[in-house]
Amino acid sequence: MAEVIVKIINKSANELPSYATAEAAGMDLRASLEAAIILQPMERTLVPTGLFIELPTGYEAQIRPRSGLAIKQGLTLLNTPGTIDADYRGEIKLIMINLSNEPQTIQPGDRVAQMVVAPFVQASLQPVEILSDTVRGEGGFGHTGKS
Ligand SMILES: O=c1ccn([C@H]2C[C@H](O)[C@@H](COP(=O)(O)OP(=O)(O)OP(=O)(O)O)O2)c(=O)[nH]1
Ligand SMILES: [Mg+2]
Repeated sequence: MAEVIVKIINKSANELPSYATAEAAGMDLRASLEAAIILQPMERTLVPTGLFIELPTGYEAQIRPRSGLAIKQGLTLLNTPGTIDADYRGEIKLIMINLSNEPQTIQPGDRVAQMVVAPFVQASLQPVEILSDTVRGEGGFGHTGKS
């Protein structure tokens, strides 16, 4: 379990985010709002979460949509998965977009996204002229077919 230091200044719900079930990958994030916001079709907005975190070195946080909101209301994150860098000390904010044909409301304290903490590696790039041969070679974008 990775330990994450957290500061919370949520305008609508001061409880820490938590995992909804024993083995959930993501903890739900709540909208930190003083009043409800209405998103028109195709409108996007930055939703504050009131959360400020300090990740351990070598970890990132991925901000992902919630499937229920996506299927029921067309509400999702424009930049999914959002990346929270380990050295970021600002407030975690959500770039939410309404992809439905109806206006959609986000209430203060609603659980509107989820955060997955994950390890990553930084790459050191080694420039060369020729890459090694493989069976795939340059094939991609569906070249192995569908069935
Ligand atoms: O959904 C998101 C994505 C990013 N961030 C914050 C944390 C992250 O560490 C920082 C930068 O994000 P990113 O690297 O994706 O954005 P950028 O456009 O490359 O900005 P920068 O030049 O600041 O890196 O913004 C959020 O709060 N929410
Ligand atoms: Mg960046």
